[in-house]
Formats: sequence, structure tokens, C-alpha cells
Amino acid sequence: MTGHFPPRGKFITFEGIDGAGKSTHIRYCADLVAARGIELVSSREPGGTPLGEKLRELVLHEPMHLETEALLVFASRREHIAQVIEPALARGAWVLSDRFTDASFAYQGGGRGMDLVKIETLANWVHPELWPDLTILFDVPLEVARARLDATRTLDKFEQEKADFFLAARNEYLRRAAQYPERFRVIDSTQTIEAIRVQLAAIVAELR
Ligand SMILES: Nc1ncnc2c1ncn2[C@@H]1O[C@H](COP(=O)(O)OP(=O)(O)OP(=O)(O)O)[C@@H](O)[C@H]1O
Ligand SMILES: Cc1cn([C@H]2C[C@H](O)[C@@H](COP(=O)(O)O)O2)c(=O)[nH]c1=O
Repeated sequence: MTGHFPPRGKFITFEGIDGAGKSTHIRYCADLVAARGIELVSSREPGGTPLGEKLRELVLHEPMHLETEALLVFASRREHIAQVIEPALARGAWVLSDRFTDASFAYQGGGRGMDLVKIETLANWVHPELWPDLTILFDVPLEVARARLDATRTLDKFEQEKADFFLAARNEYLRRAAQYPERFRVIDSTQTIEAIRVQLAAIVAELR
């Protein structure tokens, strides 16, 4: 007897410095995917599971050593992969995640200055086989991101960081996008929401 295996789902991640517009555009991309009749799981990091959300609270609000921070985001990620991402991809669902390991490179590596080799080691340990099929990087100068955040919310631990932190995080994102051009699409997030949507629709339509 032969079993029926659904084609593996797609794993799409959304990255950018705080205020770049990820959350705004994930909802739109989710609608595009759902309109194709594809099962969809929308999630986020740190978080995405009950334990991951508890870790998120610690990471976003408690002061801690930078390596503790890195270990906690990877602990949250391990749980997220086991409980949510892998089961969804295996049953053919598409997973849209607000951040994944590129954020650890950008924030713990670029922003905090943690040795990138250590982050690579954690990534190879926690998800040796799993990388996104597509990563959409919303790129924006930090003054624009900052103005958007200041207008909308109370800032968490990361959002209160100084300009240098975000400059380094943005540069690390752009460095990774240049290193993995087949996986990344970089969007100029200073454009209007409508203009960005046009680009996103084309990018998502390419994915089969
Ligand atoms: N292209 C845009 N033009 C103008 N305003 C925008 C644009 N994209 C997002 N915004 C606005 O900027 C604010 C921050 O956007 P959003 O919450 O999507 O950012 P984010 O990248 O998800 O931030 P964080 O990572 O901190 O959650 C929101 O008020 C949103 O409406
Ligand atoms: C996955 C991940 C996230 N972070 C930081 C980046 C953001 O400042 C927060 C998450 O907040 P958001 O509003 O949901 O984007 O966490 C990090 O430092 N390292 C990571 O790996």
C-alpha cells in the first residue's frame, strides 16, 4: 500500500528593525496565501508557543547577559520548531513567521556585538536542516522606523536601544541578505503601504 504525503509547506519569514512594518505586511501576505486555498499558520518569534511566549516576556523586558538573551531566543525557537513549524510544514501548511534566526544575527550579533560564530553554532544545533524558503526583509532607515514606533506604542527593551544598536542590526540584516540572495527579498519600506503590497503580491505569487 502506498501512503499519500502532502507536498511540504513553505516557510516564509519577515524581518526588519523594529518599526519597519513587518506586522502590517504579514497580515496582507497571510490574506494572499489564504486566497490560494492554502492552509496557513501565522506565528512569531520569540514566541509562537505557550512556553515561547513566556520566554518572550523575559527577553523583551528583563535585563540579562547578551548570551543569556541569545540562549533564550534559541530556546523559544526550538520549541516553536518542534510544536508549530515542523508539524505545519509536514502537513503541507505554509508558515509565516514574524522573525526567525536572521533576527538573532541582527540583534544579538549586530546590535549587541555577540560573536557571529556562536550564533551560527546555535543555529546549526537548533535547526541544522531548517531554513526559510523565503525571507522578506523590510529595510528602512532607523529615523523612519523610530518615528513610526514613537507614534504608536510604549517601547520594549529592544525598542529603547540607541541609534547605534539599530544601525548595526540593520547592517547585519543587509549583510545576510547579500550573503543569501536566493532566499532574501529586500523591500524598501519607506514606500507607501500600497506600493509595498504590490511588490509583496508579486513575490508571494512566485512561490509554488
Ligand atoms: N510603509 C509604511 N508607511 C507608513 N506607515 C507604516 C508603513 N508600514 C508600517 N507603518 C506603520 O508603522 C507602525 C509600525 O508598523 P509595524 O507594527 O508593522 O512594524 P513592525 O516592523 O512590525 O514593528 P515591530 O517589529 O516593533 O513589531 C504602524 O503604525 C504601521 O501602521
Ligand atoms: C527573534 C528575535 C527577536 N529579537 C527581538 C527583536 C524585537 O525587538 C523583539 C521582538 O519584537 P517584535 O515587535 O515582535 O518584532 O525581539 C531578538 O533580539 N532576537 C531574536 O532572535
